Amino acid sequence: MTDPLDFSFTVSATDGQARTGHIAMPRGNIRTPAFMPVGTAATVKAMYPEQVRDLGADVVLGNTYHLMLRPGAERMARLGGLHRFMRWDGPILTDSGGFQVMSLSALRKIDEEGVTFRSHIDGTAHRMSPERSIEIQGLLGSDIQMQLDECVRLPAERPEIEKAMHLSLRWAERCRVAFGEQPGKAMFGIVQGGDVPELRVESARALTDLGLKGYAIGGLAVGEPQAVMLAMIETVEPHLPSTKPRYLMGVGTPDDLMQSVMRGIDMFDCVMPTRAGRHGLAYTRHGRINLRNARHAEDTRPLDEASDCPAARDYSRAYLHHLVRSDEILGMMLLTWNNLAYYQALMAGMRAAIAAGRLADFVAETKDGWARAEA
Ligand SMILES: CNc1nc2c(CCNC[C@]34C[C@H]5C[C@H](C[C@H](C5)C3)C4)c3nc(N)[nH]c(=O)c3cc2[nH]1
Repeated sequence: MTDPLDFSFTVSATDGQARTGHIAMPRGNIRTPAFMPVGTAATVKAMYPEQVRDLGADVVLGNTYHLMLRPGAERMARLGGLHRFMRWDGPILTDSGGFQVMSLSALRKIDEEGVTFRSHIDGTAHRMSPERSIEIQGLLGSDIQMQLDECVRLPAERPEIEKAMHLSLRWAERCRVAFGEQPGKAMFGIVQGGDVPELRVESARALTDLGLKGYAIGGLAVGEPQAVMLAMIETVEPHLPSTKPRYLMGVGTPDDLMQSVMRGIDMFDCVMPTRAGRHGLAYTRHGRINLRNARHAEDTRPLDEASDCPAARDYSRAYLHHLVRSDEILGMMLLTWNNLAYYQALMAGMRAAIAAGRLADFVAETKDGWARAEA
């Protein structure tokens, strides 16, 4: 029997490389494969936390970079932590902030010590070391914390990829020491190495030697073709412990999710379903539908009459088209709700398919549903 106060990962069935199971944590279980909705500034944009829970999400992402700048990590701790702040009582996973520093802030510098950057909000200078990143994630109350790492955008030259991968390994060790022993919580390492197989293997093996509770695959979904992303997953997978969760960062489209689950990934996060919803795009079992398109103006059908999500079942495409064209807030709300419900239904479908040993059929049926709509 696993200690209810600790973090444990159980695989209940496999189908090829794919696994289904759950992570047990004090704040609740995470059914895997899992899609983690993104809560950028302590909110899953346009959603009430109860809705996020009801559509099947077990865990959400918090955002270290934004929250350390506003309202501030120490202030969040004084307010009782991110769970109480945003009224989410399930597990929260936080990224380390490094990825965003690289993509959001100006005037940033990386050295052995950490990253130095200026806030994109008020221009103040900030310094984030591996130790400070873990401290911030702890102050937020994060249940699954990510090491500070350096993510290189692709395409990149091998020396740059190798340098960033080795730096990330040294930072992983520093994060492991800073995190210490926190029963019921976890710190995941992040495999780097760009699109260079031998660097990917070196990174995965070195992180495995640290004996961490989970392993993320980073440095992907940064501009490379899907084929390269999938090849890197296949390269890394054999060198990660099968008894620990694998988290593919920043991924992805419904097809990315299915292809990656088939290759042994357990956890995902992506802004796609929420951001697309705010831009009038609906993910459905009939494929992706752009509600801005005039062809929906008099279409009285809902997005998916078979869905159990009211946003997909009860509103006409004509109405959604009108809301999107009118830039109405309800349009963003309904499409975000629909998209997250679709993503969670896809994950639940994969979990059941793996348990029944029919994941390949499920993938084929899902893609067939998208293709039929296109025709
Ligand atoms: C899209 N492709 C991609 N993403 C990636 C991320 C961020 C994951 N999402 C967390 C995040 C990032 C932003 C947007 C939301 C909320 C919050 C700020 C945390 C998700 C990554 N994060 C880290 N630490 N390292 C990576 O290599 C990496 C690679 C990625 N490749």
